[in-house]
Amino acid sequence: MKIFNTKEIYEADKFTLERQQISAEDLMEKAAVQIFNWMHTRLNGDQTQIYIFCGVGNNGGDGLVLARHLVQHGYRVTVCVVNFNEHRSKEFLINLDRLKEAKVWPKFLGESSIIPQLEKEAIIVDAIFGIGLKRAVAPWVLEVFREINKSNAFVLSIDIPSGLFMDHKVPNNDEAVKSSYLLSFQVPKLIFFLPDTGLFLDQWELLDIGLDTDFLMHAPSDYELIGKAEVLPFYRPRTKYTHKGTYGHVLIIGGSYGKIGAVLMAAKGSLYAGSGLVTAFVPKCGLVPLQSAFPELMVLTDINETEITNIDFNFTPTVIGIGVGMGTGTNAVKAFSLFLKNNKTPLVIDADGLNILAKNPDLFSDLPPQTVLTPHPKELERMLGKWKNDFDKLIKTKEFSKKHDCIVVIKGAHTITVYGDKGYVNSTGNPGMATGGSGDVLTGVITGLLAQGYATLEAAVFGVYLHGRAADIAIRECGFQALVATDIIAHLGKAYLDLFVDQVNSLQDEQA
Ligand SMILES: NC(=O)C1=CN([C@@H]2O[C@H](COP(=O)(O)OP(=O)(O)OC[C@H]3O[C@@H](n4cnc5c(N)ncnc54)[C@H](OP(=O)(O)O)[C@@H]3O)[C@@H](O)[C@H]2O)[C@@H](O)CC1
Ligand SMILES: [K+]
Repeated sequence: MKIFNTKEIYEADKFTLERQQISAEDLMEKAAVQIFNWMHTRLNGDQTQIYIFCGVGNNGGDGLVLARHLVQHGYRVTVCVVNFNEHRSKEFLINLDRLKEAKVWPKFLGESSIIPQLEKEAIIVDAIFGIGLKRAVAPWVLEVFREINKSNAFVLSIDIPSGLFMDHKVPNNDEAVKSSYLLSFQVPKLIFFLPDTGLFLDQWELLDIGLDTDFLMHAPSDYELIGKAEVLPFYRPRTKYTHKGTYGHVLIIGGSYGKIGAVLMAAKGSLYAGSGLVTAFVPKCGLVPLQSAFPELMVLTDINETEITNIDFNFTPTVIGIGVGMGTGTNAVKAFSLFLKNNKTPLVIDADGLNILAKNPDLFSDLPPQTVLTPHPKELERMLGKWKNDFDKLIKTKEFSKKHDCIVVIKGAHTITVYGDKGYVNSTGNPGMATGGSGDVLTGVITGLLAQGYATLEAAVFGVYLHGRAADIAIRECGFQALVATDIIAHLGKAYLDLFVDQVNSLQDEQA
């Protein structure tokens, strides 16, 4: 599903109005009625006090329309207009008149107004700012946000939590509304998925307000949210007369004394993702543990007992995953640098491979085209330098990706895979994955997909999805705390099978 920025949403809006021959106020009515229906279905006439805080742009207009419908259906509503701007939008003004016609008189809040006491049993609707916030918010308006946050009431935000900017600047902790639930129009927004801004919302849901489907389908977007519908077309079924050679041969290079487990997990991840053969190249100390723990794996060893010193193998792998558990000592750096100079095979680089690259940036020019790099935030920072906020981080990652022709998988709660100007935001995964080794497994899964012939970007995006989905399935049995990286491997098969379970059936299964 596409993630649109502000400009693209306004364009979708304009296109829809022209194509459907409707006015902006008609679209606002349609949007706000959806919110009313959502609330009415759940509240069923309940007399809980509802405060609706409206700005004076169209987000505020949505709030006014909602207020009118709630009042007309007998709800207890107080409307507060946060009068932050002399200029009020046309649709806001039309709906202010309509509200007055319905005999509802909003309280107008200005710089010196007293904000009503907000009881924690109340419902607060946050319709102060939407996607149109452009400049720093006035201190007294920030005070309104703080009062809302302090109330501990249920906060339903419309479109986005007020105070968040769509594409720059991250507010301080209390300088935007914290939503308990967010109802957003038509398309997800990038801010829902970034660690800096995602903190301001708990749960979100999209409401279809009828924006033009042709536009939504064909307009380009800088980001895409990756769910089952997006990865399913990537899936390659296996055919009958194939053999292990058809599905490629992965080589995992890494490990050092005490860190052989990382190689084991990456190698297992590759095989469980479906590669035909997997070989590990490790220091000598890795031979026995790997062979005894995982008989399907073939093992080659370095001449050195405890660390990699000379990467030498006598076959041509389809793809190489390098870096896990490898260490960053002088020997490893030398071996890795020499390997990069001579290598022509597609690469996935993780962990210490990334740390070595960060310290020796001249090595980036030795990477084959479309190398996949899988940094966690600290590794990314070592490669890019510090960033101001998540928006800046993405801009820098895109520049980096273009400069070095590499695919950067920024690992996190919503892993974002960046290639050139485009970012793919993953929707699967859970906090249980914050555990040692889950990154090694991801390296394995992506190499496993590459070995089977998936295009590089597809392998990265699909691999991230499968890895998260396997963990989502695993936590049904073990919960967040007890999930370990090998559980992710063990559930990769179920993640594949789940691709073919439709949403309704999978919900029924979960409820059973
Ligand atoms: N297609 C859709 O998805 C639909 C979207 N809809 C809704 O419209 C919302 C977008 O509406 P919007 O463009 O009027 O922006 P919104 O955030 O309400 O207001 C910002 C206003 O404040 C101003 N302003 C900016 N910064 C400021 C500041 N710091 N301090 C003070 N003022 C500031 C700025 O005006 P300016 O002064 O810049 O002229 C602007 O007028 C969207 O989120 C959704 O809820 C639906 O109605 C229908 C279909
Ligand atoms: K809002």
